[in-house]
Amino acid sequence: ANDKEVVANDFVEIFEKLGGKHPGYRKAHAKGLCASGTFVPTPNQHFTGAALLSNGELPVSIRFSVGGSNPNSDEKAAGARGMGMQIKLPDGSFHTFTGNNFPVFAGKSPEIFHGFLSTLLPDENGKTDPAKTMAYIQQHPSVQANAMWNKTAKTAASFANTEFFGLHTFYFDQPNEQKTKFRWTIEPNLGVKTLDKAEAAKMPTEFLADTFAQQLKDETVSFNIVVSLGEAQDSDIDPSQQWPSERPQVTLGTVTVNTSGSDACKNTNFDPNMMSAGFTPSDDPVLRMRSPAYAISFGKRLSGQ
Ligand code: HEM
Repeated sequence: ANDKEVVANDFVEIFEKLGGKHPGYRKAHAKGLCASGTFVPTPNQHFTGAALLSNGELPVSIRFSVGGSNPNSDEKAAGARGMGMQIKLPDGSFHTFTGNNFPVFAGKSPEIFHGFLSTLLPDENGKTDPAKTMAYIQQHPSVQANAMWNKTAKTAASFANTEFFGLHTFYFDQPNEQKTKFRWTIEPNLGVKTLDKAEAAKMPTEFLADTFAQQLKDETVSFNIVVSLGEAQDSDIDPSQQWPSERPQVTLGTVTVNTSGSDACKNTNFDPNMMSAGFTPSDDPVLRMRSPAYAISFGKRLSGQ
């Protein structure tokens, strides 16, 4: 299939077409909840000398989010939930982790992801055509696993009970010139909890902020940042393909959340390519597309567009 080459602004435009124009908000994941806490590292041999892991406890700014460009979206609905996390190092640099609650992305390239989104646009009569989407998925198998996830996805019970997947591959440069190839997940220590349709129907439109605040009062809300170590045959450019589950896992550290509900994350750009010393992004074209798309969205929302 021929897929038209896309640029970052095409995504900002299609998000606005799909979810409406909401000036001043993020063009994706428009609805969010700021939180803050601390990161305590677990130094290990695969990340020798990483500044991220050798400076003890570090402050973290977090934004949990609901997918889509509607800032008033219905939290009863199943679907994408996200987390952006920025850990601040003593030298003023940041390490960012920005992930979603699904284990595979909707397409191996920005072109395919954009083509898929295009099938969700309503026609001139305001009607969408599920058959068109189905046909696209059949012609573009790399969308399939994510579409399957979406079909069976349940409503997140709380951000504190959601697992977030980094999806892309990253590298860490060891002092011995070896590269550690990895993907990360952020795992809730309170366990993953979802609501089935009947349970979700009983909830108000908005409950995520209150549920989270209550959990902060009652218990310890924390997440482990866990990485899978990749082998040569594991794709480092395709976020629509999961790595085998038996890859060795290493914990980078634990994030404990202390506060929620401020405006502290409003003017942050959780660009997943902004990482601390020694870490580098892979050549995954989806990962590469994220920086310019986030930058356009960031500039627009800061200027009230
Ligand atoms: C070509 C692919 C993608 C495009 C074009 C895209 C685009 C965007 C844009 C424009 C924003 C708003 C940024 C801002 O205003 O600060 C955003 C936010 C977000 N995206 Fe993506 N995204 C892509 C892939 C992904 C992937 C693969 C993930 C998960 C691994 C992801 C997770 C998130 C999250 C969690 C947020 C909210 C960040 C925050 O709270 O500030 N995105 N995305």
